[in-house]
Order: sequence, then structure tokens, then C-alpha cells
Amino acid sequence: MRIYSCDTLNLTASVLVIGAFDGVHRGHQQLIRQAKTQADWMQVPLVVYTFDPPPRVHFQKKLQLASLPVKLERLQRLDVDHTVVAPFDSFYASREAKVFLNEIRNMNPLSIWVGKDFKFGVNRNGDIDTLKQNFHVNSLDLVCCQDGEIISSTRIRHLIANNMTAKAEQLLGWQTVNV
Ligand SMILES: Cc1cc2nc3c(=O)[nH]c(=O)nc-3n(C[C@H](O)[C@H](O)[C@H](O)COP(=O)(O)O)c2cc1C
Ligand SMILES: Nc1ncnc2c1ncn2[C@@H]1O[C@H](COP(=O)(O)OP(=O)(O)OP(=O)(O)O)[C@@H](O)[C@H]1O
Repeated sequence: MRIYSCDTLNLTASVLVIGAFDGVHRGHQQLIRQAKTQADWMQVPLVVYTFDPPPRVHFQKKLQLASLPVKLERLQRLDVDHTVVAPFDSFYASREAKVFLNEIRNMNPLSIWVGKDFKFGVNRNGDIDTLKQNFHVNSLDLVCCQDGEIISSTRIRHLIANNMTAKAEQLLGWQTVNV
């Protein structure tokens, strides 16, 4: 897997997945695996575009589930070809949605995978519909755990804060000692 900073990756074709992916939990893993299957079928590289730190850590000072090296190792294990890491600071967060769209246009995505609630650009001005006006977009139904609750980084943060490590690891699909 090759790693790039934002604004540096140009490709003639790709499949792109975008998100914070804090912890690379089992929901993230399913999203990335679906995208990988499609990328292999299309014979184009799979690109993950992610943020460091995760926007919730930057804005809301939430617990970070995995450091950048750990996140990158997990993405590598999922057979991602290229990962773009945007340094998520106040300057980056002030980018207009259309500037972000221009950046990803340089990767010529044949298909983009995001969750239904995906937002981007200053003040979260861009959404999945904005993305759909410009690209072919796929979204996956949110993956739930055995008890039917949606898996999310937020839920895993709560479990860790309440010392429910075994349950957190079950939703993560990785051991928390690796953070
Ligand atoms: C260019 C850009 C600017 C952003 N600016 C803001 C912002 O001003 N406020 C905010 O809460 N989130 C901002 N975000 C973060 C998004 O709301 C969102 O958390 C991010 O795209 C990751 O998506 P995810 O949370 O679904 O993983 C920005 C994202 C991007 C790509
Ligand atoms: N359970 C899930 N099943 C499928 N896709 C998911 C799941 N959770 C998140 N995603 C998708 O993965 C991408 C990255 O999501 P994100 O990093 O915001 O995860 P999150 O678990 O929702 O985090 P947080 O709880 O901090 O908001 C988004 O496109 C999101 O919709």
C-alpha cells in the first residue's frame, strides 16, 4: 500500500472510499471489502481517502481509537492499494466542498463508496447528493452487531470508556492493545 498526502495523488481510474475510519471497525471493514471487490472486478486501484486526526477528535476532542500507524496497518491488511491522508486541522476543515471535489476528481474515481450520512467541506456543506451530482456513488447499509445495534466508532468509544473491552474488540474486529 502506498501513502500520499492530500492533493498529490493523480490516477487515470480508481475506486474510492472516503471516511475517518477511526479504529477501522467491522462496519468500515465491510465497506472497504465491498469496494475492493468492485475495484478488482474493474481492474483499477482501490484508494482510501482518510483524515488524521479523525474530524471528531479534532472538533470534539473524542478519544482516538487508533493512531495513524495502526490505522494504516489495518488498511494495508484489507488490501487497499493507495491511502490518502489529509491532515485534518482548522485550515483543512475550512476547504469548500467544491475544492474537495476537485481534489478527488484527480483520482478519476469510477465509483465512490461512502455511508448515507457522509458530509464534507466547510461547515459540512457537501453531502451524498452533492457527491452524486459529480460521481457514481455507492453506499452500504450500516453493518450491525449480533444484538442488532449499528457498529460505530462512537459506540466503541463508549464501550472502552466503560471498561467493556471484550465487547469493544468484538465490534472492532481487532485487539485494542494494538492502538
Ligand atoms: C474538505 C473538508 C472540510 C471539512 N470541514 C468540516 C467542518 O467545517 N466542520 C465539520 O464538522 N466537519 C468538517 N469536515 C468533516 C466531515 O464532516 C466528515 O467528518 C468527514 O468528511 C469524514 O466523514 P465521516 O465522518 O463520515 O467519516 C470536513 C471534511 C472535509 C473533507
Ligand atoms: N456500521 C457501519 N457499516 C457500514 N459502513 C459504516 C459503518 N459505520 C461507518 N460506516 C461508513 O464508513 C465511513 C467512515 O465512517 P466514520 O469514520 O464516520 O465511522 P463511524 O463509525 O460512523 O464514526 P463516528 O461514530 O465517530 O461518527 C462512512 O462512509 C460511514 O458511513
